[in-house]
Amino acid sequence: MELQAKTVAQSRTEQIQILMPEHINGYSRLFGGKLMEWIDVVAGVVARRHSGREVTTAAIDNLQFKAAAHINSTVVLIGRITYVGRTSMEVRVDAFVEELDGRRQMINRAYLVMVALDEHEQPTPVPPLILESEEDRTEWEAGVRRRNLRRERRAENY
Ligand SMILES: CCCCCCCCCCCCCCCC(=O)SCCNC(=O)CCNC(=O)[C@H](O)C(C)(C)COP(=O)(O)OP(=O)(O)OC[C@H]1O[C@@H](n2cnc3c(N)ncnc32)[C@H](O)[C@@H]1OP(=O)(O)O
Repeated sequence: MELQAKTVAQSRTEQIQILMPEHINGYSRLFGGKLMEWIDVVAGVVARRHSGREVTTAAIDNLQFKAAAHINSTVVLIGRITYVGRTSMEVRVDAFVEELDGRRQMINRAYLVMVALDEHEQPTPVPPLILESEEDRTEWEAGVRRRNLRRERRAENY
């Protein structure tokens, strides 16, 4: 059965947090492991929405901490699908601190590869992606390059 193509917007996912004491490390900053957990959840929801399947994280190959976040900050995570293969989906998750006046400072960008699973927990095909905007097309082309780099690294057991 042919899978129906979806747009990037159809799976876009946003999560908001206000930083509480339990999110903070011994250095009074947002604990990176907690942020990684949130990023993984957002990417998982994007991939579920695109594929309509259960999904698993296959790889997180680009995770850049650009700035710190402190207690009581509003943290916004935005996940969007950037590339799809046969059974895998690449998802970009951007994390921002949002000021009271609405300005946003990016604190993290991550790319994750999520794989759709069937009832037997085996990889299963995902719907094609409809590229509507210039940003969608630019991300797709970069996604192809990142997929090729990942293949090279896997071939070298890196
Ligand atoms: C106070 C609080 C403290 C908290 C502090 C904790 C910190 C919190 C950290 C959170 C950080 C979250 C990160 C953890 C997130 C998990 O939870 S990871 C654990 C869950 N993930 C798993 O268990 C996955 C285990 N792996 C697998 O099940 C299998 O390897 C997979 C991914 C299903 C792939 O199966 P396979 O037999 O290799 O299938 P194969 O047909 O070869 O590949 C299928 C597709 O996957 C792609 N693929 C497979 N492997 C890879 C790879 N390594 N790279 C890229 N693509 C791949 C293939 O290219 C293929 O793509 P398509 O060409 O079809 O599009």
